Amino acid sequence: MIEIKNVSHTFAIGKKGKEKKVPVLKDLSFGIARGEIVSIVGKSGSGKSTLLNTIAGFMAPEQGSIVVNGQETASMNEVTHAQFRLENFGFIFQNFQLMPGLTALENVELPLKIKGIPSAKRKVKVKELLQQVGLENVSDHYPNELSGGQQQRVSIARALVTNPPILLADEPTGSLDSETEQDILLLIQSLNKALNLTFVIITHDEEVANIAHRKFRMHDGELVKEVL
Ligand SMILES: Nc1ncnc2c1ncn2[C@@H]1O[C@H](COP(=O)(O)OP(=O)(O)OP(=O)(O)O)[C@@H](O)[C@H]1O
Repeated sequence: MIEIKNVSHTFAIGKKGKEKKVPVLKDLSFGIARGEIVSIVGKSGSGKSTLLNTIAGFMAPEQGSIVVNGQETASMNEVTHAQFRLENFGFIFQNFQLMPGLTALENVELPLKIKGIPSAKRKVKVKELLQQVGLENVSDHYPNELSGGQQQRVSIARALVTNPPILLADEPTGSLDSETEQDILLLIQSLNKALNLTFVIITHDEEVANIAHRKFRMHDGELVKEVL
């Protein structure tokens, strides 16, 4: 599903002319299979977000190859990559990133509206997803009328509404209390099983990382597989 080969990236940090070169990804190679949950755990600054950004195509790595769903993406231009991203990835963020002026239902519906899917078809899909994440009773609530866990469920439904095969999650439970965290982790595991979805989760929380089928630890731009 995702093949990463010899990916390296260096940031130039500091004033122009006096920049310091900081290697952030150091010759990373690993693969992620369809239907797998992979977690990448590591301290702040270890390079987790940079790796996720290269997988999603928000930035190109200086060196190396990233093949997603059979297509080389590291060298795609921005427009092609944006289209590819829409079709292949859903995103789950720590802070949910919901539109405050839209209800739960409208937030989930938005990606389909943007894609130009007709209203009747949108309604069927959105209803199905809200049910799947257990939110059918609060679909007319605005984000500020929902708990943190409910907001994350909305954002997960929104990430799934376009049927992407891969979900990229950046600290998906970072804003939640531990009980709600457990609910969201169970939801991720059940969606993974039910829909054969691939999840890449970056986190500094070991409990979150441990729900994965495979766990990698990132340390100063290097990845080491850990026994679970
Ligand atoms: N756009 C950028 N320009 C320069 N340096 C950057 C940039 N983005 C990240 N860095 C540096 O790269 C290193 C890795 O950052 P990254 O955000 O990937 O770490 P992280 O493990 O995701 O951290 P966190 O858990 O705090 O989000 C850090 O030293 C950071 O300062």
